[in-house]
Amino acid sequence: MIGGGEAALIQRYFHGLTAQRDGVELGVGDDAALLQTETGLLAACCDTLVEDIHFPGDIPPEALGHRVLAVNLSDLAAVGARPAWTLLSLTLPEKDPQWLERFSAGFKALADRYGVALVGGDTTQGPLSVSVTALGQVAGDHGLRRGGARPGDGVWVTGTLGDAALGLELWQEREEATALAGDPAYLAGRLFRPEPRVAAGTALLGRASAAIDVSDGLAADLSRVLDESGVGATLELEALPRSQAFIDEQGDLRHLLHGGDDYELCFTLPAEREEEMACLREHAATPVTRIGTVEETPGLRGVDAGGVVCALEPGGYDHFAEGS
Ligand SMILES: Nc1ncnc2c1ncn2[C@@H]1O[C@H](COP(=O)(O)OP(=O)(O)OP(=O)(O)O)[C@@H](O)[C@H]1O
Ligand SMILES: Cc1ncc(C[n+]2csc(CCOP(=O)(O)O)c2C)c(N)n1
Ligand SMILES: [Mg+2]
Repeated sequence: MIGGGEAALIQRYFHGLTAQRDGVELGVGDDAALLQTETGLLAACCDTLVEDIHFPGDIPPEALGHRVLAVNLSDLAAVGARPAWTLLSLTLPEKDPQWLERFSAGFKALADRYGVALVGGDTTQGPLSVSVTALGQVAGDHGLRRGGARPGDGVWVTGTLGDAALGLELWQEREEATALAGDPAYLAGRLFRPEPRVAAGTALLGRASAAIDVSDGLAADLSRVLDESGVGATLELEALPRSQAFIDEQGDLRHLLHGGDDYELCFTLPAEREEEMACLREHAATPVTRIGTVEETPGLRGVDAGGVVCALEPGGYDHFAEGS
């Protein structure tokens, strides 16, 4: 089972815990819930970042403010929602006005770019942890979801993969308190300041057959789509999109497939819609790459440049994996 620990825990204790209620178009198990309201579909999600688990303690505070909102806007993008409102929950070890000034500036800059209003939250003292609830609106009657991939669809991904995982390694290996420059700075920027794929998410509505945001790693997150859809896929490993900095810093398949923290969208697309991807590239200014094909045979496989096929482990980040 993918993400045996974390996913099994949620399944065992929280999936179906409460009574059913009308109006839940999509509930526990996808990137965001979709709720029917009189004015259309409301998307809701929440994501927490904990010091030393989700970010190193020496992350610049502006970056943390950006990141905690960005990872939530990424979950909204994965269901095709336009972000609208947010609530911010802070657990802080101390009241540090300078830190708060910088954190809130980073949060505001991203919120303002997407017209997101901060409408509430909570503030407590304790070990550093920041949490956002994000709400957005979906145009039309259906959002994107994980469960719709069909054999013959292409597997696609926005942007490039592996940058953030490599960036974290370079950040942690650097001489203490030295600033990074060049490629390592670019890669650390991809970790600290992910750009949520909001325009791509809304553009994929009505086009993609399934979607997810890549937070735990491509192999783990794509496997969730495949399992939910009852299908499998083969990835062309040479086609996985890499940034120049990633190539120059010698990132490898492990970062691309299992690193996580990418916050790109992975989606499946019926073959007849492939030429519509030009609109994402042009109007949503989003690079998109076809990286594989959905197949009937369950499981995830990779094919290398020489045509050799191998099974790929879903393995990605799991908070409660065996041995963790
Ligand atoms: N304690 C909980 N109670 C109810 N539902 C939960 C709980 N924890 C997680 N979920 C739900 O389980 C699903 C998986 O949660 P998870 O946090 O792994 O989200 P994700 O979108 O897969 O990952 P990410 O947040 O990194 O993008 C989501 O639908 C989430 O809303
Ligand atoms: C200090 C530090 N160590 C490790 C990582 C890697 N990491 C942590 S959680 C996660 C998956 C997404 O989290 P979630 O599933 O909770 O949304 C990943 C890839 C990091 N970002 N910072
Ligand atoms: Mg997600």
